[in-house]
Amino acid sequence: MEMNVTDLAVTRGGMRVLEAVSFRVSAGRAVVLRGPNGIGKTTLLRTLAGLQLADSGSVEPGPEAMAYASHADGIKATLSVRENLTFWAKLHGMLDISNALRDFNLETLVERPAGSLSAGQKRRLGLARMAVTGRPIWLLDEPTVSLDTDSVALFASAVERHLAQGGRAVIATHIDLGLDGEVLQLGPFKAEAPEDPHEDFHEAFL
Ligand SMILES: Nc1ncnc2c1ncn2[C@@H]1O[C@H](COP(=O)(O)OP(=O)(O)OP(=O)(O)O)[C@@H](O)[C@H]1O
Repeated sequence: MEMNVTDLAVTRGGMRVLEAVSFRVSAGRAVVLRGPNGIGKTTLLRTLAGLQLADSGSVEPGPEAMAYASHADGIKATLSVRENLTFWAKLHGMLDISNALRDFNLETLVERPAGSLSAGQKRRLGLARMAVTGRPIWLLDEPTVSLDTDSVALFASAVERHLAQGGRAVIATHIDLGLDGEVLQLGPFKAEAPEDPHEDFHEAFL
């Protein structure tokens, strides 16, 4: 199943933020969203996740295929790391959280209340939460914020594994994670392909 975004137009606060955005994500590939603050990266991710209505255009597959990790980590402070992940996994019909605990280096923190974690540890839990959904398309908004160098590497490896299993990812990040994929440069009124676009890259116009 391809991920196809076609002719997307989105308005926020009465202003057109995205217009005629089209791109495709093949199995095992990532698309990295770039562009200055306020250009529409979060808006695009929220629209792909089904949290923001589009004025027109289409996103295939629908939100049920997407796991979205936003700026807000979305974790319950009073629940332990294990309880947070178990809750989220069950909600998505999944049972096993052990891979996510290992992949995001949370094994020594499993019984800690999430509210007592450091910012970087919380961010790792927020990302692990996305991984336990079992969903094929990861949508990540600035996932490396608060992460130290080792945790960034850990995160990049987790995404690589997800891609190697045929998953896909759309990631707003300023960091080069060294992933297989394309860059989608969002700019005012126009999003341009890089000078040497990969064959999978599709133009997007803003
Ligand atoms: N809740 C909102 N109501 C109205 N306008 C909004 C809202 N959220 C964002 N916007 C506007 O939509 C535009 C796109 O914002 P968005 O958050 O998608 O940008 P971004 O590229 O993700 O920015 P950043 O790099 O700062 O995270 C901006 O002009 C912003 O002011």
